[in-house]
Amino acid sequence: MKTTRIVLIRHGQSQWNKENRFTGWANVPLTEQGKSEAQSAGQKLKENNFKFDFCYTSMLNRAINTLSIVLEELDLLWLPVDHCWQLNERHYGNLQGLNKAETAEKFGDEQVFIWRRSYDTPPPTVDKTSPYYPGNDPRYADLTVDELPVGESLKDTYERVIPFWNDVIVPKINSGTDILIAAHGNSLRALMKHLSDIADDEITQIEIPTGVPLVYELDSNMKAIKYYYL
Ligand SMILES: O=C(O)[C@H](O)COP(=O)(O)O
Repeated sequence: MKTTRIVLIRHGQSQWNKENRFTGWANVPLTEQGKSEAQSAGQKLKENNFKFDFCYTSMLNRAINTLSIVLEELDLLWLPVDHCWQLNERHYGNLQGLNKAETAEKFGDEQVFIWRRSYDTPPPTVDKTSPYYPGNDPRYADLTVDELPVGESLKDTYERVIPFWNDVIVPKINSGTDILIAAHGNSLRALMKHLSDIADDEITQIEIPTGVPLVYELDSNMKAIKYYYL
């Protein structure tokens, strides 16, 4: 049976990971630690002789910068890269910018766990006057009003990531291209759910570390045979 290998990587530590703030589509930078996580990820890929032809990332600086640091380590900065809003982090609605511990003190641990880890409960939404409404950001000018998120559950995120995977990334893989995807905790959790057929109530337990290459071996139906971290 033909097997395919792809590599996923969550961005390195961001400023708001460090400050324990809900981030979502907020465009925060990597910390120095995040940059060095990305460098080590690139070195590990190099030591293990990984080769890539094409990359996908999100529209958010922390994933774009992580990818570029990894590619620099691999001496592959010249590779083509698609920047796709579908790979963005889950939009955290009106929680964006808030401290996670303070939010738990205010609303209770259980409510915050539901917002963070339930499959289909969305966070409180933003309205069009919010600085976090993506319709106010020129990078999302091509999205329709229906596509612009105002606060997503993991299920909502899944419903934009997986059609993009099936329609764009799978054909690319099937054309014999070795791909690297740099994205986010929840867009990658959605992809893992699909690739490994993880049940709605089990995906709550999957936590993806920042800046560590996640290798997937896929069968000819593009489903996981196995996955492991480098
Ligand atoms: O957007 C965020 O805050 C993080 O990248 C992921 O957050 P979570 O672990 O709360 O889903």
